[in-house]
Amino acid sequence: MSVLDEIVAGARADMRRRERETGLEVLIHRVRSMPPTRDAVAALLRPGVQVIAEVKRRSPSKGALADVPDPADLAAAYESGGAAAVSVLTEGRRFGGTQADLRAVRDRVGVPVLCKDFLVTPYQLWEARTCGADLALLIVAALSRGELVDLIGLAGRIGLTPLVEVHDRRELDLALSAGARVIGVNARDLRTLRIDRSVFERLAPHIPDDVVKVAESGVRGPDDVLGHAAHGADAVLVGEHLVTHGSPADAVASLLAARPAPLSVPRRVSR
Ligand SMILES: O=P(O)(O)OC[C@@H](O)[C@@H](O)c1c[nH]c2ccccc12
Repeated sequence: MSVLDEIVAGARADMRRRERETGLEVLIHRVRSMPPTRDAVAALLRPGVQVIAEVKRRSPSKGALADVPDPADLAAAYESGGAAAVSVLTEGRRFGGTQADLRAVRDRVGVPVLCKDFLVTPYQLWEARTCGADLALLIVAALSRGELVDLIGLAGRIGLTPLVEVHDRRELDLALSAGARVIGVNARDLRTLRIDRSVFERLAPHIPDDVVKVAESGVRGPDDVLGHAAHGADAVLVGEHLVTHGSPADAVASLLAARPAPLSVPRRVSR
């Protein structure tokens, strides 16, 4: 069993436990009285490469990364540093996150918030929406094609922007053919946990212009942001570098300060 299979199995088990307590109908009912989600695509397509800053306590590859006593404080610091969106890892077993983290962050910040988890069932998408998510991660390596198509469709119907994560050309083609409009290229192979920072530049030329491109994982500082921007990234998703930095607001600001002034007018992409 790969690390990914093991994490997905755990996430499914945790979900089943919650589902027994709170049925799907209850979640659907809650969503009806919730305000609309924030426009994540517009936030990511602001001129110049944007930063999605992640609230991350630990990871399977590195173990404990940072004490995060108050995820909302951390997210507020990210926002004040200029983050276009905040990602919250809600997976508990390997990443030490909770759905309460997501709720707390969404209540505090004004930017769109990503539910970063191993979302493989409709129930989990409804949950993410009730916790305040604006974006939801869908990892192609964890899903069949049919599941991916269904979850992208459901996400759209309930106002969530799916960030569809790929790591190689086959996954990218599958994501695009399934209708993904926001693609995350993960430098980390979730089966082996190895980082390969060249994956973004190899895949980016195969992503159509009207699809939002996010470079994920392994960003160590401004140079990596510049490198991804030069290859067409609209945004970078950064966790470890920011949570291990003494001042998260300054860390986000210095990633953004390194960017060249944007030359073009913002692109328009349908959500
Ligand atoms: O901490 P990093 O290397 O900056 O990476 C952040 C983010 O890309 C990473 O947490 C991530 C990308 N895809 C995922 C899928 C599940 C869990 C975590 C992730």
